[in-house]
Amino acid sequence: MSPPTSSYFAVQAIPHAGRGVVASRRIPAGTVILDSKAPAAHVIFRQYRREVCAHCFEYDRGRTLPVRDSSTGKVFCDRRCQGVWLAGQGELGGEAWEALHTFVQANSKAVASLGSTLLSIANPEREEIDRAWYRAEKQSLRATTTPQLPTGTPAAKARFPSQAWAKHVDPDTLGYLLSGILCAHQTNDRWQDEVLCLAADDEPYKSMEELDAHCNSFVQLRAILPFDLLPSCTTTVCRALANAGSRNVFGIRSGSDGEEYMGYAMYPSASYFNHSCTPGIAKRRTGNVWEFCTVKEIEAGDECCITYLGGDEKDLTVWERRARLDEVWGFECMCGRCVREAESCPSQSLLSFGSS
Ligand SMILES: C[S@@+](CC[C@H](N)C(=O)[O-])C[C@H]1O[C@@H](n2cnc3c(N)ncnc32)[C@H](O)[C@@H]1O
Repeated sequence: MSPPTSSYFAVQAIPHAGRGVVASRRIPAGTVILDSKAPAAHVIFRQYRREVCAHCFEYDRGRTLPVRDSSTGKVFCDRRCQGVWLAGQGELGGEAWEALHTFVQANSKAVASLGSTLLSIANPEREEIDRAWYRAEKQSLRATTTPQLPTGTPAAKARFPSQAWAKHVDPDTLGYLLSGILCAHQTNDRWQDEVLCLAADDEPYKSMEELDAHCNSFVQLRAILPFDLLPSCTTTVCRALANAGSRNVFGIRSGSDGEEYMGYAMYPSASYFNHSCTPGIAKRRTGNVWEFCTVKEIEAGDECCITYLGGDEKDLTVWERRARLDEVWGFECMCGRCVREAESCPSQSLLSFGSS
């Protein structure tokens, strides 16, 4: 299990923040210290499916992109992007996306995204999660052994377990899991190395509905994916995608203003940067890859941090920053600035943090 290595930095233990990226030498401002490579799993939300290039994540102010692959439902800015995407998926990947597209279309009445569902408030706990995945595993065994239905039934329906038929189809969860399953299948040992050693959350689902969507999507994928892909479509892979995803995904946002939240992606090599409210590293997305660049000179031994707050941190108080990071990321910020500012007004911590 290996974090990334570089001549600029090493991944090391950081007090109160797990591991982090520490400069191995002095790094001048303006140096690119990491290029994330393509994501190990990602999803473009269904509502953006005609507007965001499946390869380079290009978004043209909501316009429908010109090249559409009718068998997979993916859109591209041009033929080059389509060609690169198809080559990256390989024959098996192409078949898998086609099966998913057919399945979602054949069951369009059951399509619901978590965003449009009224969610329960409680986060499911570990035992509940284990039980749900155990049930899903059993259900998936029935799904793959269900006899073929008469000719004329769409292939995607034929191997689907009848008792799960009425359940929701969530294209966003299905797409995220399938992209990760394909990456696991294509890179096997490297995927294990990279994804399984990320900081993981044992209780990653924010609601019962989200847990159900993941378990249900797993059963559906087991039922519809090409047979050769099934060894990588396992509860281990799907649970790792949720557990690591909870702490390590980057939002895919529109270019100039960043206002459209179009999906999210997991980049294992870029997942060791901790947050700081005075970050020394800026990140910039070019296509489907992130670059990480120093914004000031960094001394050997200094931690290289990015911001998880997208620039808002400048104008917020320590209590507002901590409340926001806790709400979205589930941790209390222990960066130098927060620790200093919290120490200088400790009584406010109880007042503001408790009431947020
Ligand atoms: C993307 S991971 C960063 C790498 C992680 N520290 C590790 O050990 O793999 C995000 C997690 O790191 C921790 N973290 C990041 N920034 C932090 C900070 N400023 N204070 C405390 N914990 C932080 C939190 O647990 C957060 O969920």
